[in-house]
Amino acid sequence: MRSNVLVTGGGGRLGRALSQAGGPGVFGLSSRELDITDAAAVRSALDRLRPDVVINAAALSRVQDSDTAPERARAVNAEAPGDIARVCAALGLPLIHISTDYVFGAETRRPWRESDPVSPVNNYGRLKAEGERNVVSACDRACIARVAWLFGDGEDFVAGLLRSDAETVMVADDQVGSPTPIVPLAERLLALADRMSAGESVPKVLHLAGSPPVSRADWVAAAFEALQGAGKTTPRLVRVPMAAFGGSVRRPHYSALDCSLAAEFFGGEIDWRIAAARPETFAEPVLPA
Ligand SMILES: NC(=O)C1=CN([C@@H]2O[C@H](COP(=O)(O)OP(=O)(O)OC[C@H]3O[C@@H](n4cnc5c(N)ncnc54)[C@H](OP(=O)(O)O)[C@@H]3O)[C@@H](O)[C@H]2O)C=CC1
Ligand SMILES: Cc1cn([C@H]2C[C@H](O)[C@@H](COP(=O)(O)OP(=O)(O)O[C@H]3O[C@@H](C)C(=O)[C@@H](O)[C@H]3O)O2)c(=O)[nH]c1=O
Repeated sequence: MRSNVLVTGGGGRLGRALSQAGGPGVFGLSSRELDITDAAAVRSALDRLRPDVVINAAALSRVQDSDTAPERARAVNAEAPGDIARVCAALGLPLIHISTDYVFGAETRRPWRESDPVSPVNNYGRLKAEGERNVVSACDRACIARVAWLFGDGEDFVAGLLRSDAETVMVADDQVGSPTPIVPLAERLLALADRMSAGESVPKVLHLAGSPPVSRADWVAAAFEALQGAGKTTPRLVRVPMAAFGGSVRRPHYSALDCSLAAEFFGGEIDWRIAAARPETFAEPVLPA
């Protein structure tokens, strides 16, 4: 079965990946086509289009925007998800709301489970956590899908390093997380949508990210190694602490997600190493060999 899925934030990275993975059954609405902070517009779009499932992939995703534009960030990342959930509840539609590993940030040495209390260390994480609560309290048929460190669409962190043309790149070795290849993620989100639209009961919160946990520097090193294996020249990687980048936004040192519930649900985990080992995953290895 393939359900009709409406994706808000359809012009974004994940929104586009969902459209590519799902073909004609996925209907993405860009921010210009549907502003999720306009609750009346959300109601009228969902009422008119009557999809089988809604995926909210709209967000102010630049972490620093939650500090520099806090009102806008609150409206998009915290309040609008609650409004979408209320409309979905009223129309009887299942909702998948996309959230983040950055709802966590307390000291830990084991991957975060769905049952762990949130512990954000920056405004982006705090507002995303508020958005999650608003969704859960408004809609019984909602699933919060926490994703992390998306890659494989040419716009990710590694592709950005390669595009910079730098001979040397500095990468944080004291930040551990769950890099997530965007194509298998999109496929799983659509499979989840199908199961929700078929009336299956699903977890309220699902960690849908890559395994195993890895530091940012080791993740980049693995990607560079694959590119070198394919004959590409990659920048020299210098390991530094996160603090080397300065900036006012604090980021978690450890936000890796325990994805065993999703692995059970889907019959296997997403191993980020498989995607990272394919040189074509990082679209632009631009340095000449
Ligand atoms: N990228 C990552 O590594 C991670 C992402 N996430 C989460 O995944 C989700 C998708 O992120 P991603 O695709 O990477 O982010 P993008 O920034 O690429 O996409 C988000 C989209 O939301 C749109 N948007 C912003 N404001 C509104 C609004 N008021 N109404 C409708 N649409 C709006 C943006 O449109 P426009 O550009 O026109 O403003 C943009 O196209 C988000 O919830 C994010 O928090 C979580 C963890 C990691
Ligand atoms: C510029 C730069 C940053 N860094 C480090 C500093 C910091 O820890 C981190 C910032 O990288 P990014 O901007 O890609 O990461 P960030 O904005 O922190 O990315 C986040 O996006 C949002 C949407 C999420 O929800 C998170 O899961 C996460 O993926 O990378 C380097 O290691 N090398 C560099 O050259």
